[in-house]
Amino acid sequence: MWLKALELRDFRNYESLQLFDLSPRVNIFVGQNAQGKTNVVESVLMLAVAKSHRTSRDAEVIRFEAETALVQGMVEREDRTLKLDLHMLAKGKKSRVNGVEKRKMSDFVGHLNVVLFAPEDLQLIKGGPQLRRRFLDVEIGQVSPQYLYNLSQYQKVLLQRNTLLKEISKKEKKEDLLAIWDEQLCVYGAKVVQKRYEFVEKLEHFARDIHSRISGGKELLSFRYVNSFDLLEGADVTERFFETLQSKRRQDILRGTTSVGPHRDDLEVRIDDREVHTYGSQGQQRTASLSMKLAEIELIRAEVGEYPVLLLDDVLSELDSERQLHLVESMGERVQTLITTTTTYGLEQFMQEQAHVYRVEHGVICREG
Ligand SMILES: Nc1ncnc2c1ncn2[C@@H]1O[C@H](COP(=O)(O)OP(=O)(O)OP(=O)(O)O)[C@@H](O)[C@H]1O
Repeated sequence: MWLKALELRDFRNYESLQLFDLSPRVNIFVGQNAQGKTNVVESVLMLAVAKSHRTSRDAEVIRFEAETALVQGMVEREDRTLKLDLHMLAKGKKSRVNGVEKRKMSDFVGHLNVVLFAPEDLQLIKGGPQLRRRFLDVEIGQVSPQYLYNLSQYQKVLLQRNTLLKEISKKEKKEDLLAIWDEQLCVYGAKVVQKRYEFVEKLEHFARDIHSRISGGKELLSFRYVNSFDLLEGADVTERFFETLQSKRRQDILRGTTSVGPHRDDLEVRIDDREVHTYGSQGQQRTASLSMKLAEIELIRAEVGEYPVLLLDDVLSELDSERQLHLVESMGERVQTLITTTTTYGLEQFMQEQAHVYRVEHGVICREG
């Protein structure tokens, strides 16, 4: 699939932007810092997942002085063309697919699939477990609306349970009221955990190959989903979650928070059976996170039947020029790629022959080649 056209109205520093001639292969957005390159990438990501990667407050993307923001995209898929609209309001947002309003965001997500690799992804391995959980949630959510539904139900129940735990600790409520939340937490939580296990297994399959290629066959990459409620071999996930939750009940009441469940899990990344988070060099951490992202491209293709759009935001400078060219050329053959960069050093010939190049300046974009 590929994004044929993108229109923005009052989105970040764009008052009005119309890009009708995107290439199905490589598109390079060049500009100085703070001109609006990442804003373009962010808008495309929002068309795919209805959320920004930079903020959890949707209203932040509305241009200063404006009241609403609009992102529109024309997506070419193998068998159809889709028009996607996402409208951000001061409170909430609205979405449409081919003019038909989608009341639930989970019905909007997934018409466009993207894989984003941004500077903060270099933290994916180095940073805390919440980054890796978010990675899992965003990526699984793109291909499974059911997962998004289960996850949001889980989060709602978790919030209720935590509120009740605090009230019990202050003796405002009775402990037996927990039973109703515990049961629902385990039902939705088990579904989330099971889907994450499946995803991690498939991700490993693709990422291992990619990483081996990048590292010249020297390193073996592997993943392990780390579950906060010790899942024994062959055990029923819901039951095991429930048992652990009961055993931690005292502690949870004391602390006023739920100590086990998918909101506490992690994804362990290993190279040659050593944890990269603790023992990996910066280069290994960077390569491993790139392998994870590139693996997603293959994974989405396996699930959806088409390649997603690849967004490379300001990450080329992290690679030497040989790797840059290799990455851009190899991806551009199969996958529509949108790249932002401040410098095009090393890519000049490729840009002239094979890419659409756009110059970005103060929220205005002009095609250069
Ligand atoms: N809601 C908003 N309304 C108007 N302008 C905004 C809004 N949010 C951010 N901006 C502006 O957008 C610009 C930053 O754009 P962006 O993050 O896309 O930069 P960039 O070109 O990717 O730069 P860099 O190379 O430094 O990453 C800044 O000038 C900022 O003031």
